[in-house]
Amino acid sequence: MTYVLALDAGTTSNRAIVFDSSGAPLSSASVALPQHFPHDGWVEHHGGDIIDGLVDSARAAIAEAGIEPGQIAAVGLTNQRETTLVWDRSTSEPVYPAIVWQDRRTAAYCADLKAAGLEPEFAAKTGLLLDPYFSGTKIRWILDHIDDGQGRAERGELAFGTVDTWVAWVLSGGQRHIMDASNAARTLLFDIDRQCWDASLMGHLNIPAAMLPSVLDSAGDLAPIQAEFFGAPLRLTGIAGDQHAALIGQACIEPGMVKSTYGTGCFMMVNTGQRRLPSQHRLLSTLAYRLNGVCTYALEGAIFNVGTSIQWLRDGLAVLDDAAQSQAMAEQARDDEVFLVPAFTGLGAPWWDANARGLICGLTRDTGRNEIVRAALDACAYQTADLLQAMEADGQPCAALRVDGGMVVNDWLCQRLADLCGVRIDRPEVTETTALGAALLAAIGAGLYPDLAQATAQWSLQRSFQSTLDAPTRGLRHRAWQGAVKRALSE
Ligand SMILES: Nc1ncnc2c1ncn2[C@@H]1O[C@H](COP(=O)(O)OP(=O)(O)O)[C@@H](O)[C@H]1O
Ligand SMILES: O=P(O)(O)OC[C@H](O)CO
Repeated sequence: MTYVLALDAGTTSNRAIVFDSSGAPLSSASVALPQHFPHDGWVEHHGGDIIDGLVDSARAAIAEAGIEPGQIAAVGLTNQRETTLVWDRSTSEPVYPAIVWQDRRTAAYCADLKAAGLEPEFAAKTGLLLDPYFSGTKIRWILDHIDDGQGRAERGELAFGTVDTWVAWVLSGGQRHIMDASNAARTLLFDIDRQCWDASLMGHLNIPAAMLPSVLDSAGDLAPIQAEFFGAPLRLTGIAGDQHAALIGQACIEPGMVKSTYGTGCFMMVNTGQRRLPSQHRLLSTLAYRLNGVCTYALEGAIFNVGTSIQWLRDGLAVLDDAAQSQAMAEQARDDEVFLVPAFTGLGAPWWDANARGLICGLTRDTGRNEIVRAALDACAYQTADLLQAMEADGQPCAALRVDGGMVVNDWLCQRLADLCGVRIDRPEVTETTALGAALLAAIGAGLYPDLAQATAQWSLQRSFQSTLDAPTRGLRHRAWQGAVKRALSE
């Protein structure tokens, strides 16, 4: 019997899941990832914590599965995207903490680049916008804030990577400086049509080629893993950014299929096939995955905060004891017009306002904790509706939305998604789709499956939720929500 190990380096935790050869999860373990907020709008992780969390959770999952490390035929890696690390090649020590995707410190720099008229070129080549979310401006910031950063980078002493690159570097004992194409697509430096680092974009940000990794397919013989980590020498054979892996884990491999993942943030992706569709409505046009050199593209809506609201209500305001309680509280809440706009780190798609600030509005004297919790869950559904509206306007209507992520165990939220978005919500049996997608890629990379169609054939539905709200009421609610968002915008 052979097994596949999936390593999932997420924003709030590092996880590992052992899958059997049919794609069924056997065991899992996770380690919370410490978050650092050194200044307003800054979010950092420590590179060493990411490695420790992944290694500890993988060892625990392997032990719980009761298997020998040598029975692991393939390892897949999936990761929080855009988060930026720079390390010294000779010591493998990060020169600065990882600047997390949510971090807004480069907002003013992005505004300067936009004012210089550069956004159209970045958008045309990368499919992205000039927002602090993406890696490019974060690399620039690090080089500007360490001793001789530019010089060391130009001399080839420093290496840049997203989290996949960092993990592959460490697990391979510094033998591989690689990034899969889906992660490269989030850096602001990679031309997703030509599939190469773009010299002109690198020039605009003054980023030296010497610090950039080699870009590889999402599956294949990607890197060796040293025996010291998991007890046997293993091979990393699949890598994808977490939302790209979730698209695969949800078996959204045909054009027009849509998934939405609800964790820290919410990320909706529609598969657009081999056709790259530029967005006219402030969505991202991105690379879904690259297999055997063939690119599959996607349109993506990225919302920065959904689960964060629940965490904030629990840890910041002590309104909740645990996240699961949100369901019962929302069920008991009055159907008030209370809105919570979770612009904790600005707003992503389709608003893209790095300086927006969160708000709660529509309060009356009898608004209570239940109504605030309900408003936090409602915000997930309204933000999803914003994305669906933009996708439809871009010519990608959605009939059914496959949902996953830590929040979708919440039935009330799933029903609310159906009601406020007016689409069928499909929840799969395996909601750990991110890890599953990484495992499937790894299995393809190791030759256990011939192609994506066979690898994803096991997807199965756990439950569907149909809308019970009439269209006029839905429209009224959505417009009221958009009114609340306008109050949160910075200008
Ligand atoms: N029953 C629940 N109802 C609503 N939110 C939940 C529930 N359980 C977990 N969450 C939220 O889901 C998020 C965790 O999802 P997860 O997919 O693990 O996140 P990530 O991959 O971004 O680290 C947390 O923000 C948590 O507050
Ligand atoms: O860690 P997650 O699941 O919130 O995902 C983070 C995204 O990849 C950021 O783009």
